[in-house]
Amino acid sequence: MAAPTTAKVRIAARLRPRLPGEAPDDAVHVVHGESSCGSTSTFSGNASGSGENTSGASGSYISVANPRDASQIFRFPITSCYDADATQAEIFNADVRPLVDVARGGVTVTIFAYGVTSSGKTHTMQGTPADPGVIPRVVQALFAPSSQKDEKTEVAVSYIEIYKDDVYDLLVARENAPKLPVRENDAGAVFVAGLATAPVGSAAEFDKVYSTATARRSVGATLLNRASSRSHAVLTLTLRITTATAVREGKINLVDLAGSENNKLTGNDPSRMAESSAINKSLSVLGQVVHALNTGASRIPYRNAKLTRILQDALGGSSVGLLICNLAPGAKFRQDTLNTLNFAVRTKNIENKPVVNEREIRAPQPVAAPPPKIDLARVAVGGRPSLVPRPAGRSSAFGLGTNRLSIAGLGAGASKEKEKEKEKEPAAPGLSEAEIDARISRAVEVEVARRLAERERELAALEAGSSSGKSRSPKKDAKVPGLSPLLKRHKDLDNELQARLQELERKFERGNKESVLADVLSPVSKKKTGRAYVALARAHSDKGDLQVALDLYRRAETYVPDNVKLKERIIEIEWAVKNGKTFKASPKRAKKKKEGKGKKEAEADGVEAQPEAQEMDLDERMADHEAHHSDDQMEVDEVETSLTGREAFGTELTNTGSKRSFLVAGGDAGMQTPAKRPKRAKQHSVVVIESDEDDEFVPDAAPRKSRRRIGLAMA
Ligand SMILES: Nc1ncnc2c1ncn2[C@@H]1O[C@H](COP(=O)(O)OP(=O)(O)OP(=O)(O)O)[C@@H](O)[C@H]1O
Repeated sequence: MAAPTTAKVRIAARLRPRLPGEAPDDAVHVVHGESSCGSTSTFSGNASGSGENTSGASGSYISVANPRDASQIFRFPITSCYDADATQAEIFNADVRPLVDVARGGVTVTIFAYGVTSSGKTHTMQGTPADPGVIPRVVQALFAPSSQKDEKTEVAVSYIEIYKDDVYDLLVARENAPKLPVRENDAGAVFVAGLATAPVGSAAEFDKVYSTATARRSVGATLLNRASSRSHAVLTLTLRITTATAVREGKINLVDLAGSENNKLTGNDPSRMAESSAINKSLSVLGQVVHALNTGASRIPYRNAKLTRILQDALGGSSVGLLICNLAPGAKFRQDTLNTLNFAVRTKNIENKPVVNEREIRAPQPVAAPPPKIDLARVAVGGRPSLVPRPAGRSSAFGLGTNRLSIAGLGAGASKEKEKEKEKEPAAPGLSEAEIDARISRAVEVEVARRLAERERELAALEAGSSSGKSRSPKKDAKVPGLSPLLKRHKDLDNELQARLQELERKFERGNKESVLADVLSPVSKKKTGRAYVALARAHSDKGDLQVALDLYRRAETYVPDNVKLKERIIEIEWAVKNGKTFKASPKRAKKKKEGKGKKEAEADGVEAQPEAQEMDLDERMADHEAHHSDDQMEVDEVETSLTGREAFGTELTNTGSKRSFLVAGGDAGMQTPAKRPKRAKQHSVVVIESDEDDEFVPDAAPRKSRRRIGLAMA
């Protein structure tokens, strides 16, 4: 099945029936259009993916009376809408089943249930044994005898919950389940590191795994729901479909979001309140992400919550998405119903670009001799070698495009015997898994040989350019008697991979520590923290302490990931460190007091009065920016960084007019803190920041004051 080039997020809305004890409410209605809502909508899977997303194309809508003025009726056109009588089967057949086929075609599909607490999200996704919801029905469909008999389907499951913005593996007993980090691989795919994956061979096997895992989910009683989910749950089904000619890998993410809560109504105690605020915060970030995508913002705040990071692919990424908005009847939920429907209407404008994850299988070529063994776990199909470690027995839940299609990958978590059996199993008629691996090895070899040759050429060129002629050529070292050039290259490859892996590990660790901080800081504080690190880095770079400077510049990057000049600086210093060179930052701009002087006068002061010098040095500009922003309300008061590892962050942040701006370098007595610059006229600072120099720091999208209303129409 061809994947659509773009597909808007599909929206469904479901009004749950009144529960015993709830007062009758006539304010929310599902109005079906000409074609009955929920029974005729289909997923076209075409290039635009749009037909079904044209608001109200079916003429269906949800009408809600304004809680403040009942004479006003808001109407929300939504193609798939379900009233209180709709059955689980109806929803599944109309909106979900078509997406199962899309996933079988090698695409990632994400279905999430959204709505206020007790609106029926868990009922929709999970259901009950007597009335199963989306999840068990999807699994039934996957294991139903396929209409395409020549396909082999393998399914693996992983299951996480995001509880108070921490990720836990629900397949692992809670006492053995540490918080898991969310990471990004080389290809930019987000994944949960160290997540367990369980292969399931039948619906019954799945039920066993799923019910054990679901029992671990954080659930608690509130006044609005006796069994309220206190976490977001994401179940991922990874599909590996093998046909005679191709192997496809699709994914289905089934997301049961925690519901937004009004603490006054839920009657939450302090521990519930903490959960509640984490839930509301993550949902608010979800709203911000949707808003940013809708307004075409340059920065989408995915990183502000684990939930949005993990759902990144479903929101403006390469996944096909379905959002099921659950609505609860009743006056007390009215405002939430309006919020949910507004969210729905905004979300349906989000466009994804689904990608088909498919690999062709060709007839095997005779293999004369097995090529030298490469660690195939590190090799990504169709791309460069993946350097992200894939621990045995575990695999990532998210990420598209570069996942290796290996039975071993799917079978992670299976017993060793099962793994062995699977390894022996042919991946497709005519081509065994070992042969596929051999082919990948050869492809990697060719690529590595090419890169090594390139590197040797570069070294030779460097050597030729060296005037002393004394430097030893690594090329000469390469001539190891008894080793063929190919084997020698593999040796180099291993070293290279090792070094790269270690570097990545360091980066991940550093990234985790920093991202925790980055997550909690406001955009202004992030910029200031970034600047503080840059200033510190600059001081070390001036002292010639390049490795430390590099580390600090990288930390700065965590806070200001979009800063191009900073990235350039990092590359320059990396190069200098790697090649044992000294690094000299571009000269600082002439001081302000010199600006009024004529050229000659300035030269006499030892300052080059060249126009180019108007461009400030990176660190200067950042510091300058800070000094000029006298009306920034928040400021990094103190950055205490010990070069021996001790770190303390003064992230807070004064709201008073008297602000300190200094850095303290703990553990480095010799290091002076940059003195605070005198404040300049505000007008000038605006010029500096808003001039083309402003690309030094691309500020985070400022929170918008005005709210855009889309699709809200008076009936
Ligand atoms: N369509 C429905 N038919 C019958 N009962 C329903 C339906 N939807 C929800 N319910 C019932 O409403 C109650 C609340 O539903 P549920 O727990 O699924 O809400 P939720 O949105 O997941 O809440 P929370 O966010 O607090 O976890 C449950 O008792 C559930 O059985």
